[in-house]
Amino acid sequence: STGSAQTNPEKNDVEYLTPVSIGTPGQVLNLDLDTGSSDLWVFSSLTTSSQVNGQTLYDPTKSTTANQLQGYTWQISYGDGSSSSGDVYTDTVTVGGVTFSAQAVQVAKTVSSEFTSDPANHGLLGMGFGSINTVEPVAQKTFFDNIMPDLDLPLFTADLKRSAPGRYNFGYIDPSAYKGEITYVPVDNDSGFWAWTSPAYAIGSRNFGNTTLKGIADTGASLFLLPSAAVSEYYGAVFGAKYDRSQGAFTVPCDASAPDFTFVVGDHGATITVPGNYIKYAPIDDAGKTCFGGIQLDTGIGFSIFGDVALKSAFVVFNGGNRTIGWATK
Ligand SMILES: CN(C)c1ccc(C(=O)NN)cc1
Repeated sequence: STGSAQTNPEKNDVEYLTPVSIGTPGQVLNLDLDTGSSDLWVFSSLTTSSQVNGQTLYDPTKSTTANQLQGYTWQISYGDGSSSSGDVYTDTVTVGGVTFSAQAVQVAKTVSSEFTSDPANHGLLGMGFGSINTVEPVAQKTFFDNIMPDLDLPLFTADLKRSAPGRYNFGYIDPSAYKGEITYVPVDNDSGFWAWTSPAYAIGSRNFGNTTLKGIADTGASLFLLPSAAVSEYYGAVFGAKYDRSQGAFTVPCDASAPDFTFVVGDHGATITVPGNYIKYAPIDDAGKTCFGGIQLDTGIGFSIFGDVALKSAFVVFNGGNRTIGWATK
């Protein structure tokens, strides 16, 4: 089988939401497909009502194919401090025309304010590795794990775009979606993430250094989080850039000329370039004078995060069959 689903950016591309049908008859929720986590959880009829704010709710009692996993629970927290928790059902789930009939659907009973505050986000569909699924007493498989054996090819691709709809494809590679060759590199999934290492990076027209970037490809993260050496070098090249302690982040003048950030993929010279404009991420003031930086520090995480700012500059193949990640320009 193969499948294809359009994904739609929220304001400032903070996340990309994809329609997912759950249950019989289908209840369509817009979910954040997230390669940085491995729980499929949804706002539901069981979610504490004071924590619901316009989201579409999955109601298992309205689905003839829903079955509760009695006594199973889950609790997840994300890098930004947000969290959610609840109970577990199985039900039929369809994404981009690909269906798995007994998918674990984690229904939220509680969600943190970051989730409550966004009516457009109805939950997450994790596409990381199963080892980090939070369901107790038995971890559940991700949607991708479940459909992989039926896919023509054991992979999915992410084609995110800046402030425009993008696409997740399942089981096939669309040759019209990228230019040149796809360069594949090994993934170390011991952490449960799509972790890989870039051998070097360059800022603007400067020469490549020899500092590697060890990071994860995370479609659920908005920004490009890098080590302080890379971040300082980058913003050192942007006139007027500064670290704003009140924001806890680097900002740049929205009218500054910002250099590209290029990272190497593999050892045959392939590279991906993040346009400087993507790093003038979003205005933080009404005048549109100061912009939030799309590159920020990865301090405290232990690895870098190739989030949407980096991913939307490429066509990315997540191959679960041989555990590689492929990068191509587009
Ligand atoms: C609050 N929301 C919508 C989040 C969505 C995704 C993530 C995340 O770290 N994914 N890898 C965090 C928070």
